[in-house]
Amino acid sequence: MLWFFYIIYSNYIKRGTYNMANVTILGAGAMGSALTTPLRKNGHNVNLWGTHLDTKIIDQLKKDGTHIKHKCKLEDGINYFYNEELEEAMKDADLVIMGITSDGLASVFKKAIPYLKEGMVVGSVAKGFEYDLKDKDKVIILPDILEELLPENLVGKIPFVFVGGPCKAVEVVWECPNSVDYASKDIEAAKYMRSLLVTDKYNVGISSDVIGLEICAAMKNAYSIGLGMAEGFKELDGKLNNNCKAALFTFAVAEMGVLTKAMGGSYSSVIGQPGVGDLEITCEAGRNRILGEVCGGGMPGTKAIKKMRDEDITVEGYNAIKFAWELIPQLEEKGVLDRSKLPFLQALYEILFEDKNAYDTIVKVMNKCTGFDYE
Ligand SMILES: NC(=O)C1=CN([C@@H]2O[C@H](COP(=O)(O)OP(=O)(O)OC[C@H]3O[C@@H](n4cnc5c(N)ncnc54)[C@H](OP(=O)(O)O)[C@@H]3O)[C@@H](O)[C@H]2O)C=CC1
Ligand SMILES: O=C(CO)COP(=O)(O)O
Repeated sequence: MLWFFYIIYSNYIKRGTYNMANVTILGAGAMGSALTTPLRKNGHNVNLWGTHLDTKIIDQLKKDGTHIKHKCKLEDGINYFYNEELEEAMKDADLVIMGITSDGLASVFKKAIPYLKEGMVVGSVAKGFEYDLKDKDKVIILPDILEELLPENLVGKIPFVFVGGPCKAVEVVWECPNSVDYASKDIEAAKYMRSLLVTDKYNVGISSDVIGLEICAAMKNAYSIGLGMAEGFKELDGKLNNNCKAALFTFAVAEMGVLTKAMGGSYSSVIGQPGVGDLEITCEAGRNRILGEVCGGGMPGTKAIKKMRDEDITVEGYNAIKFAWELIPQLEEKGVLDRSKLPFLQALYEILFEDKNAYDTIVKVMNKCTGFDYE
C-alpha cells in the first residue's frame, strides 16, 4: 500500500513541480532540432539524437553548433548523439520526443522501445497516417501505431502526447511567437510536456481530441498541396489566382471536418490550430505547398514528387492523400462516410497519382464544390 502512495507522490513531484527535466529528442531533422530552443531556454537538460540519416547534421552540430537544415546555430549546452548512441541518449529521460517523419516513426520508435521506462512521457510531432501493423491493408492514425508497438509490460504506463498546429520549425529556432496544441488521452501528461516547453513565444494549448488533431495534422499537408496548385497557376496564365486559393481553402476545411467527424474527432480541432491554423501556414510556407505549386505550374504529379524526393525535401501530404483515399472504404464500410463528400480529395488523388492535369481538374472541382452541401 505504501508503495502505491509512493508512486502517486513521485509522479506528482515529477509532473507537478516542473523542475529541470531530462529530455531526449529522437530525430535531428527540422522539427526535432527546433524544439531544443524552448527546452534549453527553460533550462532543461537536452539530448538530441540523430537517426542513421542525420549523421551529417550531428557532425556539424558537434563541430560548431550549426544546424545545416536551419542554417543557424542552436542553443548552447545541447548534448548530441549519433545513431549508434541511442541507449546513452535515452538514459534517465523524463520526456522523449519523437521528431521523426511519419514514414520513419514506427521504425525509430521500435529501436527506442528497449530503453523506455515506466513513468516516461513520449511526445510526437509527426503528421501523417500509417498502415496497421496487424492488418497491412488498414490505414490508421499515428497514435495507434505507437500504442500497438508498446510492449505488454508498458501498456498504460507510458502516456503519449501528440503535437498539432502551425509551427514552421525554423520559426521556433528564431523564437518567433507561435501557438500549438498538445493532445493526449492523459491530460496530465500533456500538461507536463507543456510545462517543459512553454515559453512566452512558444504557446501551447491542451486538448483531449487526439483523433481530431491527428486527422487535421495529416490532412492539412494533403490539402496544402492543392492550395499550392493555385499559386502555381501563375506559371500558366501569368496572373495571381488568390480567389481560387481562398475558395480551395474553405473546401479543404470543410473536407477536414467531414473526415474528422467520420473518424470520431472533434470539430474544434478543425477550426483551431491543428486544422485551420496549420493549413494556413502550410499553404503559405510549407514544403507541401511547393509540390502543389510545381504541379499547378504544369508538371505531372508523379514527376513533381520524384523531383522533390530527389532533392531530399520532406513532403508528407503526398502519402497522406493516398492513405486518406484508402481510408475512405474503411469508413464507408462502417457507414460513417460517403465518399461523394470529399470531391477535393478525389481531385488531388487524380492529379498526384493519375497525372490528371492540375488546372483542368481544379477548375472542375471549383464548379462542383461551390455551394456544395457537406452535411
Ligand atoms: N518542419 C516543420 O516545420 C514541422 C514538421 N512537423 C512534423 O514533424 C515531423 C518531422 O518533420 P521534419 O523535422 O520537418 O522532417 P525532417 O525531414 O527534417 O526529418 C525528421 C527526422 O526523421 C528522419 N527520417 C526521415 N525519414 C526517415 C525514415 N524513413 N526512417 C527513419 N528516420 C527518418 C530524418 O532524417 P533526415 O533528416 O536525414 O531526413 C530526421 O531525423 C513530420 O511528421 C512533420 O510533418 C511538425 C510541425 C512542423
Ligand atoms: O507542419 C508544418 C507546419 O506546421 C510544416 O509543413 P511542411 O511539411 O509542408 O513544411
